[in-house]
Amino acid sequence: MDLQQIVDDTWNALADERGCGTPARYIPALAEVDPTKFGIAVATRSGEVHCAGDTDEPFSIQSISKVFVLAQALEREGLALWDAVGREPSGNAFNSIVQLEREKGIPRNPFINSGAIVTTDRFIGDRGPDEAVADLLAKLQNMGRDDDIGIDERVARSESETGARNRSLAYFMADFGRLLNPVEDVLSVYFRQCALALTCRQLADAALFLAFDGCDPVTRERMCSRERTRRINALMLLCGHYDNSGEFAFDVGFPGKSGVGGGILASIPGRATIAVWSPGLNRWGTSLLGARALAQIADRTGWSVFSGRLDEI
Ligand SMILES: NC(=O)CC[C@H](N)C(=O)O
Repeated sequence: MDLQQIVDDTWNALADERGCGTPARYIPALAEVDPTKFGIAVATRSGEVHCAGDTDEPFSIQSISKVFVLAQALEREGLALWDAVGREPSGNAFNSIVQLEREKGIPRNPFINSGAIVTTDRFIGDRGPDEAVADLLAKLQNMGRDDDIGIDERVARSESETGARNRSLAYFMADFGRLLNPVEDVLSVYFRQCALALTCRQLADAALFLAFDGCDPVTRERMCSRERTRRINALMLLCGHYDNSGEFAFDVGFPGKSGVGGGILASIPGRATIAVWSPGLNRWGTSLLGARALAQIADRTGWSVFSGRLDEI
């Protein structure tokens, strides 16, 4: 299979649709990004990354960071994390508050905002917020084998200044006694993790452990246990796109995580990771062109986790 050809063909087939969808405007700094950006990067076991389009320009990974923070929180807390957050799709928007009251401040899963805020709280543990952020950044730089990975402080500030909804979620959970750290400390880490800026190439590279049983296939360094990695992939498939997760599984069939910066990270266990970026979103906050690109790659490669190829058995 000529992966570079598949990446090029997919980019070319969709290039005329650049700019489709609606970029997130509720975080003012995101509204300034050029909506015609479009990049595809596919990283494989050897560490080779096949790229097309805008794959070397950093963008705000937003909720994709929830995958990395979940992996790190599980490494710190182990199974106890699941007392604080569930593992079921929510069927609601990423920033919804409705289930929280009925379910006594325990969020449905770690990928909706409330669940990510709790996960961030456990990731911080008994450290200060700045130490936790420095640790997360160092882990990502290590996973991506790239010290250039950083945080866009302007985006973090912009999100904090307009973060009334996330503050509501966090204070609501604090009222149920669900957070261990002061609310503003937790939010300061949450806003900075959402503002992590990576290129498609760096993102696909840093996430390779998800597709290879928790190990960086290039250095063989273990990032996450095999069992946890398998379960993170399961959660990505079921909850990675909020109330659009069913549609994404139906059309694409890869565990994936979207972010309102227009990025989508996909993990194809045993094969590759894919990062796509196009800022225009569908109504559920998933990149419109990014999801189309992943659907085409799934078709061209036959890599959907729901496909079985007789000739490979
Ligand atoms: N889906 C997303 O990417 C949402 C993340 C965004 N930072 C928020 O909290 O609203």
